[in-house]
Amino acid sequence: MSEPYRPRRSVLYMPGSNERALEKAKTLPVDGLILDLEDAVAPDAKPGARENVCAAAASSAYGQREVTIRVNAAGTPWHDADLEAACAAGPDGIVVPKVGSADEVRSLVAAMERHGAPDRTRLWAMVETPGAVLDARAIAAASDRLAVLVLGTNDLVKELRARFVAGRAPLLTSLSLVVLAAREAGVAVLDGVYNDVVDLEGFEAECRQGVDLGFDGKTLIHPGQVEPCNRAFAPSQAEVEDARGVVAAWAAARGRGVVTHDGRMVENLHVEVAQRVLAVDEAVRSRS
Ligand SMILES: CC(C)(COP(=O)(O)OP(=O)(O)OC[C@H]1O[C@@H](n2cnc3c(N)ncnc32)[C@H](O)[C@@H]1OP(=O)(O)O)[C@@H](O)C(=O)NCCC(=O)NCCSC(=O)C[C@H](O)C(=O)O
Ligand SMILES: [Mg+2]
Repeated sequence: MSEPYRPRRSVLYMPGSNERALEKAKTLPVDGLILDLEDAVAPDAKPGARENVCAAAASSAYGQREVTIRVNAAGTPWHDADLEAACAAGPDGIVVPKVGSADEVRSLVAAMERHGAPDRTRLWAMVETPGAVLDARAIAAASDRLAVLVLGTNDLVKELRARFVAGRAPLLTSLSLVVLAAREAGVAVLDGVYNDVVDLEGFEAECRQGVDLGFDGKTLIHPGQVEPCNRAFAPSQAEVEDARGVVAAWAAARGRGVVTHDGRMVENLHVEVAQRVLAVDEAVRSRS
């Protein structure tokens, strides 16, 4: 099911055990937050982190930011309690790591309904294993409650026994398969994180690659990554002006099937692309 567009350029993870980070997030210009109970939280700290993130998600203190809780994966000792508490807190989304199949999506949705999650609480499924990449098409289409696919590129690199290299050649097949699955199902898709929080040049290059591949946005781990990511995943001024030109040229053509703008062929499909650029630009501007 296709949803109205909402900006998800930048979605920041933060450990649920880090109260300072949960507080700081209220001031950051992110589109979304993932309050983490999984990898960023040590086993002993998980019960306390669960209380922190549920209180934060229920607080309405994050304004327009989309607030999600990442629970521990199905089959772990913390999953059931995390899911029940997250459903009661009613965040915008519940992020489930290491989702393995369409059946798992359906059973997660059934559990969310059993735990009384409000309708606004959507499921975000992480794709971070070879099986999930190969089943991404079925996972993406398994439930109307599923709104976002999130790449977990650290786990994926580990599972593939691949290497982190500039340009991500070992991951390109997987990244594109997940984008294809998301687009066919009409759900959003977020790129994985960039682990080096001081290498801004490398980070910006990876954002541009994510845009080129078709991602809606990128998951982040540090506040310093937010602004460059927002810039990369929003249309540039030149793209907005070009889109306005395409729409105007089409309107002036009064029903001709093909025209040119700036020397380039414009058909109806290019007008649809231009209209989407303008809609994204407007949605992004309404955030600032
Ligand atoms: C990576 C970090 C551990 C770095 O922490 P630190 O060295 O403390 O950073 P700074 O000193 O530069 O922090 C400056 C200020 O910013 C705040 N801060 C830092 N990170 C965050 C954050 N993520 N959210 C909000 N605020 C943050 C600090 O508190 C400082 O504030 P102040 O004192 O007021 O100046 C750290 O950034 C971090 O923990 N990042 C998140 C790590 C995480 O969540 N990892 C799990 C998800 S990644 C993943 O596994 C995805 C997937 O599953 C996969 O497989 O790929
Ligand atoms: Mg992971």
